[in-house]
Amino acid sequence: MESDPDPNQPAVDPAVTDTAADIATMRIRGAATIADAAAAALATQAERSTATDPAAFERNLRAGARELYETRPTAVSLPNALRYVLRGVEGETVAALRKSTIERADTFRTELEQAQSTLGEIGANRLRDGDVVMTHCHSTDALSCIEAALESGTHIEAIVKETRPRKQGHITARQLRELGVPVTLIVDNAARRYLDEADHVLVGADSIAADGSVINKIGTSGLAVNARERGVPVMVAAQTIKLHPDTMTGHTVAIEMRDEQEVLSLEERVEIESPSEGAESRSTAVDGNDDKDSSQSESDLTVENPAFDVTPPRYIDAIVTERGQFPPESIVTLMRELFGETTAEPWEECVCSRQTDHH
Ligand SMILES: O=C(COP(=O)(O)O)[C@H](O)[C@H](O)COP(=O)(O)O
Repeated sequence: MESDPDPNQPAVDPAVTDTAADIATMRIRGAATIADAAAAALATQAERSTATDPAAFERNLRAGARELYETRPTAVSLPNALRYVLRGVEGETVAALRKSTIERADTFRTELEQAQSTLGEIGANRLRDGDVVMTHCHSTDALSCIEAALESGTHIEAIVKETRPRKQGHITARQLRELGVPVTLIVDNAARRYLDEADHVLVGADSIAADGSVINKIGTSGLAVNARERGVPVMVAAQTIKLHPDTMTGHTVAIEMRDEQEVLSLEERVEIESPSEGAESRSTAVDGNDDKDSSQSESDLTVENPAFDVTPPRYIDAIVTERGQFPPESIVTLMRELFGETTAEPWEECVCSRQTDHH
């Protein structure tokens, strides 16, 4: 039997650390995909844990969950996925705990896929033959609605917003083209002009609050306000894993602030701040010269890069979930049904609370 090097030091498996890094750097991105990857990582942690006693195994698992949780703060699908898996962990031996963790993660991933396809069929009912859909960012839930519509023979065209600064619109455009959908790609600033040609705005969600507010990629709220002004209905495609339980007890959803270099490179910063310094200063800045870094921190040029924003429920026509379509104001009833009054952090659940009882 393998020995646990130090049961007091929870060992997070390198594969879990890699997944966490991929989520943080957005190689793995989008709320559903993040949830899927987190569940898979917990299964890996369980599979590879070298713990020899149940308490050490539980510490390993909890440490892995925490590392995954701390990557990005806005998509509630991440803590919801971790909580779902951890709640199903049971057994008196390491082998039993391992088996139940792996099975629970597998069940989660299967249900996630099923929910997305059910949601797609429901969302497709809102789309009519020949409709033009405007998208923002890249949402697998939103694309599932279009895919289901296409499968039932409905012709759909798309106006795809580029979505600065990370240009997730390019992913949407590529996947829609693979599905045979005619795509018009536009810069974000052109959205209002092209709303005249759209029959729907269709977006996903990272979190949905108890009052029906939708937290999604920055720019969603402006798009929704413009759509309302132009009379274009706004449809949010979001599996129930996007419902944010903490908002039932008055908590707000954290909006992730990302690195300024997604918006402005070091080189571009130098161009703005000291255009007369020319190429020499540009190259030192790009090389990461310490003096430049310290002058940057003293700079009065501030770049803000919020990754998400909040769209109030009054600008949203329907939230489409795998449990049906809801007006945003009624989503809280579904949340109560699904979550009860859950507010604990994912790693405080199940195995973790049992362990706390023992120590
Ligand atoms: O805002 C984004 C992605 O932001 P980022 O690129 O910063 O992760 C997506 O609209 C939601 O996550 C929904 O996606 P899905 O429907 O695939 O869960």
